[in-house]
Amino acid sequence: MAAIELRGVTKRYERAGLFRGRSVTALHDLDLTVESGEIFGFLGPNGAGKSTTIDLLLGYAAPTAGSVTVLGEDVATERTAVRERIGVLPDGYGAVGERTGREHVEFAIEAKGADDDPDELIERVGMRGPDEYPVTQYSKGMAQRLMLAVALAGDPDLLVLDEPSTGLDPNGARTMRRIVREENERGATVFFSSHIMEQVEAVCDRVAILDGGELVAVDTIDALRDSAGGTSTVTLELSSVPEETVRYVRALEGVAGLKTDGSSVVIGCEDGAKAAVIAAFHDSPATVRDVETSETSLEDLFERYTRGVAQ
Ligand SMILES: Nc1ncnc2c1ncn2[C@@H]1O[C@H](COP(=O)(O)OP(=O)(O)OP(=O)(O)O)[C@@H](O)[C@H]1O
Repeated sequence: MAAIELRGVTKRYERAGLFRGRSVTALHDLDLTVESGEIFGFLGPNGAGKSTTIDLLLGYAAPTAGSVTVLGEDVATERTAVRERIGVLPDGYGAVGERTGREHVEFAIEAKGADDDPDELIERVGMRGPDEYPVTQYSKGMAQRLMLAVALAGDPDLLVLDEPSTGLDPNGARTMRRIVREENERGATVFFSSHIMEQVEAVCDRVAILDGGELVAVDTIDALRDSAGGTSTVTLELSSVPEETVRYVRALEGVAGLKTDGSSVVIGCEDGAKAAVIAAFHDSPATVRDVETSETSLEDLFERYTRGVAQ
């Protein structure tokens, strides 16, 4: 079953104030399916329409046209039922007021009708101690960890994480990645919007790239590399250079060039040919002492697929 299904979704906003009367189309006729059990990365430049899409998924806004189905329910009519099954980490807002961190977590558990242990959730996101004072006194990163604990309450079927790494130190970012994987192993679908490409690359099964309110790519990162004609450099350190294997690899499809330097071999090839190149040297009479590869980064792909900010 699909966890998220957008069909023909258009969202237009009417501008207020000075630009009253002018509308902006944030999403144009969007079709998107996220399967149950996926960790799905949602990327796009500023103004591409990511937050708008998330608002539609959560029923905070209604589409101008099209349908939004989440966990098998139509968000237009079943908004409350859907929200009970979603854990949300919002971008840049959330916990407010004089409540302590612990009270926020307790409130979230109660609101979901769940029986989680608040201490366990607080511990899981790496907060120790400060959960007892008001969230107004939290640092940005602590507030972000707290909101992640809130999102995890009640074992949601879908986690919607909007820029989850905001304000997190490297330990916090690692904790967040670990939690995303654990939640996914438990069976949750994770919808993950981020500008931090390394985070997305580290955890996501598939990504969508949105630009100017339209989807410009939806696929695994490896498939996007292949279709963008990405190139890799493979450097192998060998016990000796096996001439026959060198000839074989030079003739492989997708290999653009090979040069040898002492006991090392450097191959330029398409991303998709990399595995065959490495396997050929592993199968050769030489011993492979070290392998280094570099490939098209998600950041390069993002740049290729996007053209700027929506108007
Ligand atoms: N409430 C609103 N009223 C009018 N226009 C809006 C409103 N919310 C968003 N927009 C417009 O819709 C477009 C998409 O905005 P959105 O916030 O969805 O982008 P985004 O991809 O989340 O951007 P960012 O990465 O900067 O957060 C932009 O042109 C924005 O100006």
